[in-house]
Amino acid sequence: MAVYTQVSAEALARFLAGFEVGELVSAKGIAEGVENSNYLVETTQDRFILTLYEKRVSAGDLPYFLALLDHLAATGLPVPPAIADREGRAIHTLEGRPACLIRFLPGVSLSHPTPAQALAAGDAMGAMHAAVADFDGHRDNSMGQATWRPLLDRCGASLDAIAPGLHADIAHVLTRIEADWPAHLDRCAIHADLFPDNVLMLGDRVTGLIDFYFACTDLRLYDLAVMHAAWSFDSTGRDHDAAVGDALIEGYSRHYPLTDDERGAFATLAAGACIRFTLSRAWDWLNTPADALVTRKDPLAFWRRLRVYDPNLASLLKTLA
Ligand SMILES: Nc1ncnc2c1ncn2[C@@H]1O[C@H](COP(=O)(O)OP(=O)(O)O)[C@@H](O)[C@H]1O
Ligand SMILES: N[C@@H](CCOP(=O)(O)O)C(=O)O
Repeated sequence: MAVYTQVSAEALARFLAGFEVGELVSAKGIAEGVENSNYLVETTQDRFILTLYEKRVSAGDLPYFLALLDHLAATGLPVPPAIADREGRAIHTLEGRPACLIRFLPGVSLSHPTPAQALAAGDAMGAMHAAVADFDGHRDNSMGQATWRPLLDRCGASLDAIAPGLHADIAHVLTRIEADWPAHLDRCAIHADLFPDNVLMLGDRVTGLIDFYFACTDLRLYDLAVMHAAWSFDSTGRDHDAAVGDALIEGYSRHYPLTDDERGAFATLAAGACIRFTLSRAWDWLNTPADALVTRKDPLAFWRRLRVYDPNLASLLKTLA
């Protein structure tokens, strides 16, 4: 679960008193998510999400994230803006953490998306990229391609405790990705973490795109590659559902049809996404105390996806052969 910071009922009632949102009725910690503490808050007027920012989200980046959410919400996309208090402030401090009260969106996140749902989600990502064409905020990708080698070095030989030979294998794949990385492709504001759990749906309709706390300026197609890697495999990374992956690309292509150059670069971008999530999960795996109240995610689930994106290279690796 992800509630790192406990918020007392008294502190929450005092916090809500600063907003025009009615009085506190109930608050429940939300189990999903790994990065931040989230509460579902019900007031006499409405439901909200209270987020306390932890771990990788730095308070200095919040103005960028909130500006992006406001921009996307203003274009009609189902993105939850932060609520401003009576003095117009959206960023607060609660129990010592940076905190925002966020609009609640309906919908559920899917564990096993169908191709029809993937089509709608790919379309939503395309619409999001089209909507940021006139967004002028900028944020470097704090988990972007240039950060993977330093993160690999920080994880170091401990990676071999996850799987013998993993450090050398990641170094090997990373060398290939660094050489082939298509840095010349289009850039824009991207979500960078649009996993199924960050898309709310009702049936085949997208009702929410959430969790923009890795959003940044980076390669537009890398966003789709992250989504492809996240959506079109089972949770172990062993089974690939090509129909779901194809549907994502088809939905996205309604806004941005892939060029031949982009099609040629896609596997490298997706392999990069595999490295990115293998490394961040491995770091968390190695650095989260076993008794922490959060479920650590399996780093190898993303590593195994390389068998689809680069089968020849994967067959040469000790950890994947
Ligand atoms: N605006 C929202 N509307 C409805 N539910 C939300 C909203 N934001 C977050 N949630 C719920 O909270 C969960 C965790 O949120 P998320 O932002 O993914 O957390 P984390 O940043 O820790 O990964 C989501 O899976 C969803 O169930
Ligand atoms: N999607 C990442 C972890 C980031 O957590 P989120 O709950 O904010 O999406 C992963 O699965 O490794």
